[in-house]
Amino acid sequence: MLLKATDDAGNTLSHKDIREEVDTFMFEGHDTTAAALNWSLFLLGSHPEIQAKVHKELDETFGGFHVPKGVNVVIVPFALHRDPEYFPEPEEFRPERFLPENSSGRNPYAYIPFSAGLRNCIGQRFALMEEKVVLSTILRNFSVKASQKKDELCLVGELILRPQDGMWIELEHRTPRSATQTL
Ligand code: HEM
Repeated sequence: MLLKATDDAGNTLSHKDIREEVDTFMFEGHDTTAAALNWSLFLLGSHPEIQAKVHKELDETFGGFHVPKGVNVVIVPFALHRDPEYFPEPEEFRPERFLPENSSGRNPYAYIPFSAGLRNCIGQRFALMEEKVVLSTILRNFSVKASQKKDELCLVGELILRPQDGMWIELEHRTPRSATQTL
């Protein structure tokens, strides 16, 4: 990357420039993290009560499950997302659960519609943006009414979760109000 980098005038980096960049990565990258680790251990070693909290959190995070080598692990988001410990009365439609003030402090792995970790969804941001644009356009112009009850949908768990025979939504036209009208 450094060998191909150019400035606006097309000048490449000299060997000296490249050596300086490598020095920066090597030394700034090494000393900073090494010092931060040292200081962390020193501070935890000086404050056993805080160290005890760290031990507890680590034991909760890593303890409990021993996964033997070679075992296949299946994560079932359908069940995970209905865990009442994190989502009380999980079957109730309460979008407010996801407001920042209601989700701060929640275990980041409690809700993983796009998976998590190195192989999570690369389309997440695009998908959320697309859904916001489509939903806001529909809902500005229509009121929607579901024609079926949830129990009537007969969910089918394929690669994604689908209703067996489609979903029927009634649309009723509405005229978007301008911001001044709503004041
Ligand atoms: C609501 C919409 C979406 C949901 C819920 C979703 C969910 C997911 C999940 C759970 C995974 C991980 C699958 C696994 O662990 O095997 C994944 C991976 C992936 N998704 Fe999405 N996705 C969505 C939209 C999109 C879009 C719009 C794109 C592309 C524009 C996309 C591209 C990908 C790709 C390429 C991977 C594989 C990433 C990898 O293996 O490194 N997804 N998605």
